[in-house]
Amino acid sequence: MEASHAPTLHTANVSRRTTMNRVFAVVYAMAIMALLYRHALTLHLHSTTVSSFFIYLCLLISDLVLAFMWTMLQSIRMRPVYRKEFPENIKKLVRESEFPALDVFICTADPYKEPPMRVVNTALSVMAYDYPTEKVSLYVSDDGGSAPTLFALMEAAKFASHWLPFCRKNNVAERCPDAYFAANHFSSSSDSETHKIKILYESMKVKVENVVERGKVGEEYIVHERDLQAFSKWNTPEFTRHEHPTVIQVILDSSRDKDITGHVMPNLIYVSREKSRTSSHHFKAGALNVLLRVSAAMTNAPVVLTLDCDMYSNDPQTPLRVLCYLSDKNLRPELGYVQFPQRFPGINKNDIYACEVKNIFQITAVGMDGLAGPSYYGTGCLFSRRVFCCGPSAFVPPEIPRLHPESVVEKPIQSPEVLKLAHNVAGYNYEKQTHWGFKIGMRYGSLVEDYFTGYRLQCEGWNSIFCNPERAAFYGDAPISLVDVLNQHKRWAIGLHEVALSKYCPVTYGTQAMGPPMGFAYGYYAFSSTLLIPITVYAFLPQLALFNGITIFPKVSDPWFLLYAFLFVGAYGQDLLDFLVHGGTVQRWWNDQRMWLIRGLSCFWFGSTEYFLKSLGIYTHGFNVTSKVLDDEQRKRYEQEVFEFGVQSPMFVPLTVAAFANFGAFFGGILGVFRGSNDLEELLVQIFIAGFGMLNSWPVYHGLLMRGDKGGVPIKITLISMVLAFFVTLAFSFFCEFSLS
Ligand SMILES: O=c1ccn([C@@H]2O[C@H](COP(=O)(O)OP(=O)(O)O[C@H]3O[C@H](CO)[C@@H](O)[C@H](O)[C@H]3O)[C@@H](O)[C@H]2O)c(=O)[nH]1
Ligand SMILES: [Mn+2]
Repeated sequence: MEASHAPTLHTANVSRRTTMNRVFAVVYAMAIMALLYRHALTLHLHSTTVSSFFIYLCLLISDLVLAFMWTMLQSIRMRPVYRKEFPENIKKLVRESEFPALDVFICTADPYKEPPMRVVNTALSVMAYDYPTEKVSLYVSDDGGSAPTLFALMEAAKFASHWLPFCRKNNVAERCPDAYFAANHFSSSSDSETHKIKILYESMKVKVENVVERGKVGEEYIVHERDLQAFSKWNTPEFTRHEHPTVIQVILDSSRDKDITGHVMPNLIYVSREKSRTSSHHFKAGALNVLLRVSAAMTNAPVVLTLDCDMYSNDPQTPLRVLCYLSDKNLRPELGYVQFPQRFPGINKNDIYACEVKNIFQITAVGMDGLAGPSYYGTGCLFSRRVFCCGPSAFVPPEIPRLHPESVVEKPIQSPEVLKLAHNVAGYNYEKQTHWGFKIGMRYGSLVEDYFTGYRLQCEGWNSIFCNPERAAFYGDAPISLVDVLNQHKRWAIGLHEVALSKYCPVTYGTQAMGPPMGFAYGYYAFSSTLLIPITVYAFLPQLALFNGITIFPKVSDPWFLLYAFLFVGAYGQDLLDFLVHGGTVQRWWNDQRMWLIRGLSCFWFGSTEYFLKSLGIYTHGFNVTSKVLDDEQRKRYEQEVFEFGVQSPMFVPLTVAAFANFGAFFGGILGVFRGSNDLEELLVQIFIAGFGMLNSWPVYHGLLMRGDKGGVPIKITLISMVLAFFVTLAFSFFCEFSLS
């Protein structure tokens, strides 16, 4: 009766580090002021030559960028919040018949980079949610337009009729079959039921992989007339992945299909939107908008879950957990979405490529959760469908009343009217002259459509929640080779540029719409590529100066030295602390900061360049899908925690040049000290920086020395880098000599 007796659905605790963070921010800010003052002094008093002016100016600009980024980063340290949910209580408060229906979207784009068995496992893990089955609908978007993917899903549907009752009956925790069978639940003592289901799974897998390998669905695999009709669409030569009509196939219909125990099955719908070479499809954002409309036409559930094909559900209770927030009307009236972190079980022990991306998926997430809520991470996010129709108090209806978020679908999903509308809204011409991608739906204009969409939704006034249960709600795949990681980050860098330099720049537009803390939190990521300036300057300038015996930092006995030491140790120490508090290890943190430097020298440069080439109309970039195929040999090297260079990527060049430069400067500088031409006290800071650079370049040295191995630095990259390192050093020496005389 009284609200106070109601069982708790969720709690939130503000971090105990909040006060400490704020005090430290004030102290650190003062140190930054002092540093800028010193820069002004040096530039004024000591830049007597062109070269020294150039050096001090570079250092000043670098430190200004660092100070700017530091300022924005503070927003996420002001009020981190940790939440907990109690899904066991939800059924005490909300009757099961009142649970909202759930539409799940799964995106896939390429059957060779994203094996259909991976998609199948994701789909099965969600179909087996502990949630009223008739309320769950799955929509798989296939941008690869691939018949084998459709085939795989049809096979998955058959397998599901065994798998879902099996999970229910045995209360299986891992509902992703691959994860379940890999977890070694049964060795010798495996009972016959488990054994049978495993055989069923294996035979499906063999069939699907066979079809994928052949690239088409052989007639021997098609049993039903209905399936024959579906696959006949691929039988025309005009059907290619870039040019084809819409394919919508209802694989499971909950009003009709039952599992082997007679229980209903969820809806399962395959969607491959219409494609044409002449119009733009907006990559994943476009795919999701098609799913938003197709699902509105067919089921129009008020809650929508978006997943990438490589993110399977690891916890069948997840929808109940989300209901704890969605059903609490007092929490945040403008609650738009609940985001889960991306977690990756396959990363190696010390996470050499920092694929955990802890800074984004955990530290920033709890930081923003204490403000207006986290950004959208593209996958593992449950939305209220209403958010896609503009702000909480500024409703922009979709152009067709039947797509209205509150409209109720009364016709069965396979009725001609419903199918006709679904096909209509999946066409590439449909969005012309509509608000899709600009005012409603997922937002276009950035390769990080997730970040951009979350940002725009929050600017419109929606709030979000970060939900980070102990048992991961979703598990995904992270890239396991360096070039894949760098390409992924390069794509993100391009996408972030597209936001930073648009009229929606978080620092201007965002701070106006949401206030400075949220604007800065988004701004930190939007402007992350500017870090290429300080990272590059600190990777080369002190080293080149050291090589030439030029002192550019205060000597150890100078009181200013303490300021530098404090700034360095303070920033690194706080970063380490944040990392450890969120379950990291020192080793992982070291690798994370190393990847940050590596990205600064590669992804940020190449991403920025590609962005500018594109804005000049010289070059177009697309969404380069990350490969999820796991090569055994590669995985073995990855497990040994050895960096994988192997391919001739230009992004390795700056890393290799930096490795040479730091090596040369470090030993050159020390040699100078022994010879007596260098003063140790004056050059200690630079020797330290070069040493630090060398420590961070360790994987590159290793890659240079094991060139025989497939993962070594290719000889061409080595030679180019050597020549470059040589010329840069020479040019710098000339520059100094020339301007001194
Ligand atoms: O034209 C496209 C391109 C991609 N995708 C899908 O987008 C997803 C993400 O692609 P992936 O190559 O795995 O990119 P990641 O870098 O791993 O993804 C991160 O970054 C993306 C933005 O760049 C977000 O969309 C993702 O959710 C986020 O996990 C995959 O399911 C793809 O199938 C499409 O559906 N259509
Ligand atoms: Mn991915």
